[in-house]
Amino acid sequence: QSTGSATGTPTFGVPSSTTVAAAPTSTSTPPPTCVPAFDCSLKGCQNSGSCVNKVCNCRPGFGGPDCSELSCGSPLTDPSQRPAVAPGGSCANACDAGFGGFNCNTCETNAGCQSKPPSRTSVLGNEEMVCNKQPEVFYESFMSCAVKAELLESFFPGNYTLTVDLDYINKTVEAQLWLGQSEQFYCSIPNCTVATTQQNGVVQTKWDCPVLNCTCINPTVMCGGIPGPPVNLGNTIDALKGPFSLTCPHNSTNCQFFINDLAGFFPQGLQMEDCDMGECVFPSEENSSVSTVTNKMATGIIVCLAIIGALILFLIIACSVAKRNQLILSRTPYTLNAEAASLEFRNVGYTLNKDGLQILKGISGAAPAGGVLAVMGPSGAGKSTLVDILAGKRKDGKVTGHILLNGKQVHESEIRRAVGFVDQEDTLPPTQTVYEAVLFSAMLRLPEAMPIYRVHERVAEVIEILGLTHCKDRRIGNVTTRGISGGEKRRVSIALELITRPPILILDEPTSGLDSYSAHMVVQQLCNLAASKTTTIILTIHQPRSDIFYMFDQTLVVSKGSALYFGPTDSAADYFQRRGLVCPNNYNIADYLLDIAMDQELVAKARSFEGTEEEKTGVTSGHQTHVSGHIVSRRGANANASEITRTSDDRSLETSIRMDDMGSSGSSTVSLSEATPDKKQKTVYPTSFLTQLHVIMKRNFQTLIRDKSLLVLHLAVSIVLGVFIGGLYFHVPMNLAGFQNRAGSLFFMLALLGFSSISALGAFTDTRTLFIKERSNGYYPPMPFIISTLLFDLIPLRIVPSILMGCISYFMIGLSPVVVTFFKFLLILVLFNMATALFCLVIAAAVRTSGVASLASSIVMLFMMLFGGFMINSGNIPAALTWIQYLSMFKYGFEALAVNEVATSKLIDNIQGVAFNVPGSLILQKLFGFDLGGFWKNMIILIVFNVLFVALFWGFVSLRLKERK
Ligand SMILES: Nc1ncnc2c1ncn2[C@@H]1O[C@H](COP(=O)(O)OP(=O)(O)OP(=O)(O)O)[C@@H](O)[C@H]1O
Repeated sequence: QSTGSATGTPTFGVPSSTTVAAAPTSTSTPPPTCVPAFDCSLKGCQNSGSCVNKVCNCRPGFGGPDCSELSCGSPLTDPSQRPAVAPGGSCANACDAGFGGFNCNTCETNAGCQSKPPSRTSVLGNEEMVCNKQPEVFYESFMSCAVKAELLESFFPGNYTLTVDLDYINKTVEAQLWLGQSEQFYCSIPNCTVATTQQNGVVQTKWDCPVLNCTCINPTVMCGGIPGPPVNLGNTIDALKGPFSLTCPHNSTNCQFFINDLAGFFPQGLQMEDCDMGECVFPSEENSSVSTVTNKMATGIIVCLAIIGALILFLIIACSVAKRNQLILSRTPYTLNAEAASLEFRNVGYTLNKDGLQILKGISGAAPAGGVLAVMGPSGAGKSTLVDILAGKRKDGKVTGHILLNGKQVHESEIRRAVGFVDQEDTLPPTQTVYEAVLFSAMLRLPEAMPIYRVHERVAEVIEILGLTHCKDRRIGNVTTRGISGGEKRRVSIALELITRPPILILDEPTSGLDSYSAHMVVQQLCNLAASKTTTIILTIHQPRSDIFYMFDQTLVVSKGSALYFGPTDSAADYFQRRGLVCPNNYNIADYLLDIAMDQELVAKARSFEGTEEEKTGVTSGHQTHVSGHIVSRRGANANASEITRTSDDRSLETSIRMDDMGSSGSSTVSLSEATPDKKQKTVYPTSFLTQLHVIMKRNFQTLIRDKSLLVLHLAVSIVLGVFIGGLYFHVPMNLAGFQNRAGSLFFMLALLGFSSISALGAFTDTRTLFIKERSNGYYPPMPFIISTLLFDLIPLRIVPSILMGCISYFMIGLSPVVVTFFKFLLILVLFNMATALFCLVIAAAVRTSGVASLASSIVMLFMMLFGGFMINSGNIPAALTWIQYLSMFKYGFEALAVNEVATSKLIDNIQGVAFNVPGSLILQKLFGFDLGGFWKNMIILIVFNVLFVALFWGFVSLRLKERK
């Protein structure tokens, strides 16, 4: 297309093209006769014309035997038909309609481009060419500009014109400098790189060429051919080597060219003004231009910036409010609990919703302030259910009865605040040391205003009380990493609750799994606590040793959901003896009570006791006496007078406990939750949001550093796979195969990141149980946990690995060298990986079973990949399924990556000798059905996915991850 020529068989006396007379006369030169044909194999061709069969093939705009003459008309005209102008002549008035410029090469109107059949066919079919006047070149563009160079003008006065032929296919520049109508020298510049970029809001096209070959035309004014000017630039021009650059901003008629060798004379380069440039192109080719894409992007950028701005504003406001709250809390005076509280329960019943099974049947009892109440019974009797209810835990079924705290009926949340609860199972952070775990609880549950040294003192004190000093710096461990012993874990669990000095401490099986010595030690420490009158202890226990049994003040024996005995521990043997159930000699009384509770015949015997009224009364009143005594407790009886007075003042409790209440058919059916006032009372946390966030983040950081496996694996995988992808697709060319490889490499990266996100499931499942327990025990609300989880999952495991992999593979593959394109590429990888990881976190929070969660994530990920735009063309998806693609994060990530990488590049290849140059945008549209202007749209959608998943994660964590017993 580009090479015009004075082609034909060598002839004598007939010029190879029509010749136009030199301006201003413009009359035709008569054909010379018997002139020997010009043999270019001997003399060469001017202006980079090529010599074929001794005849010069001239570039567009040049003619004559040696290509030294101007050739007018237009590039659409057959080169042999373009009228040539003799040396010194002008093309003025000799251009075809719709064309102009120094040698008629530049199109001026669309009509000009459409006046003759196009020189190539459109990939889209029926398209008419239009005139592109922007500097971005698609095939071959021409320009002619006035050159402003005062230094030159001072030596060689006149008007300078630079004509330029920019060949995008061969990446060459041909330039000629004219003084008036006389060509002074021409340069042939190969191996250029072309980039159209946006800088400071201005789109510009720049040609960078390493080599410059210039030829001074002799005789000319500048090259010393004509006597007159004292300066001869011939040798200088011939010696010019490069590099050379030509920069043209869009929507401007000014350009600038820079020749390194002339930097001494023209440090800023040479200014080109009044540039007239033009190229006939098909609209589909022009649509791939950066300027067009940039316009489409403008809206996207504004929306993206608006979203980011809104998020930043929200963060600033939220941080200021949080800081203010932290300051207020840190100045609020505080008092630590110094007194134990009593807890009474009446007719507590519990029925499962699903099958109406009655688990507890109206149990009554009481724990005096500063006393120890043991709940005993065989496995499945309902001990755990009872203490859960006493501790105010959420239950699935219907709870009935009354619970009185210090003799008053209060809201469940108040009971929860007063009660510390140690669960049957130890849920502890495995990577933390004993001291750190207790400190974590202290930092979150002691008042914000408490000085930090006091917090540490309290931690050390509790560790000392529970005999954990020897192992305070040892990690807790788990099944995979051995840590402290089971007994020590039990005591750590107690320490976590004891740190707040709760008025009541309820423990579910504190001695389970412990040897009898350890069990004795734990119970002894609990009894010591109760004796200090700061904490009332309620515990469940299976089969205590007799010495342990007699350490309890009160015992409640439960059998099949009903109370079999409630009263002073040391009266239990007498009580059953009166009913004919005598504990054999040398038999552990605790074991004997359990034997009775397990044997329904014995239970019936105990219940159907028909002694004399005196005997009954004796027992009952005796028991009542014990119950009343229980208010004071055995320890209380020995305690100082004020303590006794306090507990004795608790009249409602004194009068409440009667054997009548202990029957299996509780008369009260009032729902516990219904009975409590002010249902909507909220949990009040002793620490501020910022403190909670800081403490949780510190623990998450320690976990990340200590349990390095996940972090190291993610980083190693991203490096190895980055190198692997880079090696597999090493330096892909921009041809047909290269295009496929480019798209393949981008999609493969997304697939890797997408599937590696599934690790978020496992990581979250590990912390989920701990969160449920800590939330239930009032450590913190969901929000700081959510923020910390997201930060410690997204930054080290998603953002850093994506950037690592992206940086390594990007340059190895040889993707676009434009800096902005590279950063956009990284941004897409990061946004995509964050979105897929957040999606997995949502699944992990929504689905309780980890197996189901990983299956669901894998299947959804596979479907998203299928509809991601690489495996099936969006236009070919069956109508009923098209909606699926809009849910695919792969589609948006891939489309953004592809548009970013190939939309403004050209695919240049040669199929069976036919060279073609297709804009990447066309391939994206035709092959993948992608929207060229969709980069920012895709970015916005990925951001929306991220925001949506964060909201869903927050919703599921807040609403679903609650303790339910
Ligand atoms: N949500 C529930 N769904 C089904 N059954 C339940 C539920 N809660 C409690 N139960 C049943 O109620 C009975 C009492 O359970 P609970 O855990 O209170 O017994 P326990 O006395 O603490 O036993 P163990 O000493 O073995 O822990 C058991 O048979 C248990 O299976």
